Formats: sequence, C-alpha cells, structure tokens
Amino acid sequence: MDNRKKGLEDVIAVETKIAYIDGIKGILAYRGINVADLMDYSYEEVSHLLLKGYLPDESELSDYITTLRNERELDSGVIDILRICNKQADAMDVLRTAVSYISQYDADYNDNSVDANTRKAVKMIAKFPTIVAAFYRIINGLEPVSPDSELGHGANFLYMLKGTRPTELEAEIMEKDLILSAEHGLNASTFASRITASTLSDIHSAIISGICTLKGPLHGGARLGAMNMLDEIGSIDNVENFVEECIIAKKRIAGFGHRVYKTYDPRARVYRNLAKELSYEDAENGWYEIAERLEDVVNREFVKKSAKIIYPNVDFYAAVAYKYLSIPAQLSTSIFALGRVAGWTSHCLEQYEDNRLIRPRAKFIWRIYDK
Ligand SMILES: CC(=O)SCCNC(=O)CCNC(=O)[C@H](O)C(C)(C)COP(=O)(O)OP(=O)(O)OC[C@H]1O[C@@H](n2cnc3c(N)ncnc32)[C@H](O)[C@@H]1OP(=O)(O)O
Ligand SMILES: O=C([O-])CC(=O)C(=O)O
Repeated sequence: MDNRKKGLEDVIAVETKIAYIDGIKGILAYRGINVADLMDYSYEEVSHLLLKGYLPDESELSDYITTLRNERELDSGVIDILRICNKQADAMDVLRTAVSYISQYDADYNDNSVDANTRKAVKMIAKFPTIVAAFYRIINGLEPVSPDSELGHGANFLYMLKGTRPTELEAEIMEKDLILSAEHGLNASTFASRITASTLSDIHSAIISGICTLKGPLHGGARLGAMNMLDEIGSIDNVENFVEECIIAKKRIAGFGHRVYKTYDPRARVYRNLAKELSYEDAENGWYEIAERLEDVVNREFVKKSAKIIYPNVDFYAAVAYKYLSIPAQLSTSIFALGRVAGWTSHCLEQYEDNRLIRPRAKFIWRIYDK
C-alpha cells in the first residue's frame, strides 16, 4: 500500500506538549497559552515556559535570568572565529560555525544527560544574540559590544548590534519578535533537530541541523527573501507590476503561504500591528504601506488565479518590522534563529525524554538489480 504523502503533509510524526497549532482556526499556543497572550511577557519568561513547561514564579525567574545573563558573554576563541568568517556570509552560516566551535569547548562535552542538555540549551539561548551582534560589528569594522546585564534579551541584542541603547518601542518590538519566532510545532527545522536528537547525537549537533534547515527560502530564509522583495518593489506604485510578474514567472512571493495555516497566521496578525506602530514613528519610510498594498494585491490576484487566498505568514510583517528597525537583511534569518533556539532545544529535550530513532521509509521507484 502506498501511504506516502508528498512533503509529509498532515503526517503526525511525534507527540508534543510544546506547541498547539490549529491551522484552520488560526490558533497557536505555547504550552497551552495562546501566543497573543504571551506578548506582555519577556522572552526570558517565554523561553523558560518552552524549556521547562511552565511560566516561572518570581524567584525561579530571577535565578533563570541570572543564569541566562551570565552566559551571554562569548570567549575570545569564538570572537576569533567570527573574525575569520566571510564578511559577505549570511549570518546563519556564521551562527552554524560558531555553535560548532562552542560545542567542542562546552564543560559538558560528551555528557548527554538531561541536566547537561538543559545547561547547554540555556547557554545557546543566551549566546545566540551575542554571536550575531558580534559578527555584524566585526564585518562593519567595529569592535563587538559586551552584553549589558541590565537589559532584557531583545533590548540587549539591539544594544550589542548598534552600540547604543534602543528606544522603548524598538526594545519592545524586538522582544515580541523573539517571542513570536520562538516555537512552531514540527516545522522543518524543528523536525530536523528532532531527527538528529533521535539518533542520540548531542544537542549542539541537533541545533546545527535546525539552523541549516531554517536557512532555506521556503522556511525562515523567507524573512531574508521578504526583505529583499520589499527593496526590489521600492515604492507602492510598483506593487501591481511586481505581483503580475511573479504570477507570470510562477515565482513564489516570499512571506506568503503556509503548509499548516489555511487562514491568517496568528503571528502575522501581531507582527502586522507592530509594523503599523513602527510606521507611525517613521512616516518617511513607506514600508508598511507597501506591505499592506502587496497583501491586498496578492489576495486579489491569487483568488482570481486559483480561487484561494494566500495569506501572509510570520516572515512577511517581520521583514517589514526589520526594515523600520534598520536590521540588515544579511542578519534577518539569524534573528529568527535567536528566537527559535528556545523551541528547538525544548523539542530536543522532549525527544531525548522518550526517544525512538526517527526513520521513515522511501518507496523505491527505479529498478531492482536481479542477477
Ligand atoms: C517560518 C516559515 O517557514 S513560514 C513559510 C516561509 N516560506 C515562504 O514564505 C516561502 C513562500 N511560500 C511557499 O513557498 C509555500 O507557501 C510554503 C513552502 C511555505 C508552503 O507550501 P506548501 O504547503 O508545500 O504548498 P505548495 O508548495 O504545495 O503550494 C500550493 C500552491 O500554492 C502556491 N503558493 C504557495 N505559496 C505561494 C507563494 N508564496 N507565492 C506564490 N504561490 C504560492 C503554489 O505555487 C501552489 O500552487 P499550484 O497548486 O498552482 O502549483
Ligand atoms: O510551521 C512551519 O512550517 C513554518 C513556520 O511557520 C515556522 O516554523 O514558524
């Protein structure tokens, strides 16, 4: 019997307690809490929720924050590695390299116990922003900025990137961006991480699998694609032509469409409001207006073409928000990874907890050698 589903669409491969997604109703919940209701929490609280299964109380949060903030700093070996990376490289490739280096010097190297894996997870959550920010400073001929332990996760990232403290609105948007990016069930990169973990390989290797998979343009790489697309469109007057050309050339529109959501991605709704808020502060740059028009035209044209709406996904309005925050496109997908590392590591811990090797079958369709 051929029960193959191309792209494993709708196949249930694992059980999880981490995220609930209803693609028809447009619901996403982390550990039972609707993602929209998590917007007033910090990324530190949300990463604790994902990793440990519950929101921390005051004293647990204080301990967790202390651990995370103490782990932000990079040792000089990592900075040396960042200095020899290709300055033109996408930050995802640099992140992958840095994690590989860090893994070899981890105090728990070769220890695959739950405690050691939890410690490694927290260290990766803490260090990812420092890696991306330091790489950005280095390629711009600047010295890396040390983390500021007084600042929250998102604000500290912007501070290390730009060397000045962000405004309250910028800090709030970055924090929410990291929360919205943190987790999404068995998406391709999380699946890749879980497959690696299921071989009982180490958690750093599993996270590198996740980074490599998130980078693709059909997944988190669409954030880069959407930023480049906004630049290419450039003005509201070019939107109609752009969409028409995409349809003629059968080119995918970055940041639109989703395997699971048959309605508006609930995260895109939040991002859209955030981007709108940013646009009030910066009336000169019309990114929000371009984005809104693009959404309308894509809706109209795809309904005409295939009687189906193609909705924006998490990457589209994230890219618009990044334009307002002057985030360089080269960093855009890696910033997604700064958020998603909490989801990846939580899934790895869940996989190790009740592991069975993930090993599906392929149907052989060529010919059998029979001597
Ligand atoms: C964080 C994330 O990973 S969110 C997703 C990020 N990726 C993107 O934004 C890239 C653009 N989007 C896409 O390529 C797709 O929507 C995917 C890969 C995300 C999901 O795709 P799937 O569920 O596999 O749908 P599939 O690729 O089968 O497409 C179904 C139909 O919709 C069309 N379609 C889907 N998305 C788009 C899009 N963004 N632009 C144009 N057409 C699209 C396809 O061309 C196809 O049309 P056809 O049936 O006439 O050939
Ligand atoms: O779930 C997916 O396929 C992609 C996605 O939205 C994510 O990883 O955030």
